[in-house]
Amino acid sequence: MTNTTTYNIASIPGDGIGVDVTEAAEAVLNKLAETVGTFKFNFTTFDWSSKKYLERGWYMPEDGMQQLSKYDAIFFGAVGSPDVPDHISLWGLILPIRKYNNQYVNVRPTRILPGTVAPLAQCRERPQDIDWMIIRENSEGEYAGQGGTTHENSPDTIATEVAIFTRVGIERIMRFAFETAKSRPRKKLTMVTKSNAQRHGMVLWDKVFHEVAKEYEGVVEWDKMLVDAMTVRMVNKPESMDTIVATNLHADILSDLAAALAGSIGIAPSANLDPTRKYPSMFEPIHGSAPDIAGQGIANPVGAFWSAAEMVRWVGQGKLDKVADDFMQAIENVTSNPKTRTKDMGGSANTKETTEAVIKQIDVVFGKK
Ligand SMILES: NC(=O)C1=CN([C@@H]2O[C@H](COP(=O)(O)OP(=O)(O)OC[C@H]3O[C@@H](n4cnc5c(N)ncnc54)[C@H](O)[C@@H]3O)[C@@H](O)[C@H]2O)C=CC1
Ligand SMILES: CC(=O)C(=O)O
Ligand SMILES: [K+]
Ligand SMILES: [Mn+2]
Repeated sequence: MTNTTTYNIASIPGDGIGVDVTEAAEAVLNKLAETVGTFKFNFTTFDWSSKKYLERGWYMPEDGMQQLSKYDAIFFGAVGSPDVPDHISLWGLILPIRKYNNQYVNVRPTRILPGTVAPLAQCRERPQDIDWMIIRENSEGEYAGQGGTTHENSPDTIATEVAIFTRVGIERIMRFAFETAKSRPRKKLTMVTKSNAQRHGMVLWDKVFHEVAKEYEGVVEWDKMLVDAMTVRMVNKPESMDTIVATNLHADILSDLAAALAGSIGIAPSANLDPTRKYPSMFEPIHGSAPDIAGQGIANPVGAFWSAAEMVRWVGQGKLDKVADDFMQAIENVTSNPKTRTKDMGGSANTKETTEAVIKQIDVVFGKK
C-alpha cells in the first residue's frame, strides 16, 4: 500500500459567486486527488458569510482564528453583499484572516490562458507578452486599517485613512519579490511606488528596495515605476515586465488591470502566503462576490481552479509541482475550447459545465483515459 497524505483544508465560500466557485474548486481538487492517488483533501466548510452576519451579527466566531490554525491551508471564495457595507464585510472576514495569519505576501500570477480573448491587439498575436508575477504587500500599507472619523454627521466631518509602512514590512516583501524574480527565467523585477507625491512611506519603500537590491546585484535586473505611469506601461509595453512588486492598494488595482489585460477577471488567481509557514496560507480567486451575476450559475470557476493549483503547489512543498503543472494543463485544455469556457471568456458554458470539463480533462492529462 502506498502512503496517502491528507491535506486538511478550511473552506470559506463566503458570498455570491464565491459559493459557486468554491464548490467547483472542491469538486475538481477531489477529482485530482482521487486520480493521482498519493494524497487527498479533507475539506471543512465554514459558513462565515454576509447572510450569516445579517442573521447573527458576526462573520467569524471569537475563536475563529484558532479554528483556522489547525488547517494546512484555507480556500476562500469571496466576501461582499449589497446588504452589508463593503468595509464591514471585508473587515469582518478576509482582511483579518490575512493579517492575523501573517499572510504578508499576496502572489498574483498573470498569464494569457489559451482561448482567451485578450483586449490588446499585440497580445492576440503574442499571448506570451503577458507573463507577470505580481507581488502585493498584503499586511500593511493603505489597508492597515488605521484612522478614524470625528465630527460625524456634520458639515465638518473629518476622516483619516492612515497608510502604515514599516521597515520590517517593506524589507520582507522586497526580499520575497527578489527571490521570486530570481526563480523565474527572466530574472527581472519592476518596483512600483508613488514616491513623488507621497513623501514619507513611499520614500521609505524606495529606500529599503535599494538596500535589498544590492544583495541581488548581477543576479536580478530591476527597474522602478510610478504607479500612474505603470498603468500605461502595462498596456503599451506588457512584454517589458516580469515580476512586479507594489503596495497593498497599488497592487490590488494593478492586478485587476492585469486580469483584464489577460482576458478576464474570472481567471485570475491569488495566494495569500505566510512564507514562514507558521500560519495557514489562503488561496482565492482575485475577484469579488460579483453580485451582478450571483445566483445565475455562470461564474467563471477558472480563477478558483488556478488558485487551487497554487494551493496544491504550496501544501506539496516541492513534491506536487508536477501535479500542479498538469492540473493547470487540464484547466488550459478546457479554456482552449469555446464550448467549455464561460461567457466572460467568449464561450457558452456555465460554471457546472466548465467544472465537469476540467474533471474530464484531469483523466486525459493524467493518462487515466
Ligand atoms: N477578496 C474578496 O473577497 C473580494 C471581495 N470583493 C467584494 O465583492 C463585491 C463585488 O465587488 P466588485 O467591485 O463588483 O468586483 P467583482 O470582482 O466581484 O466583480 C467585478 C465584475 O467582474 C465580473 N466577475 C468577477 N468575477 C467573475 C467570474 N468569476 N466570472 C465572471 N465574471 C466575473 C462581475 O460580474 C463584475 O461585473 C464587493 O462587496 C466587494 O467588496 C471585491 C474584491 C475582492
Ligand atoms: C479586497 C480586494 O479587492 C482584493 O483583495 O483584491
Ligand atoms: K476572492
Ligand atoms: Mn481586488
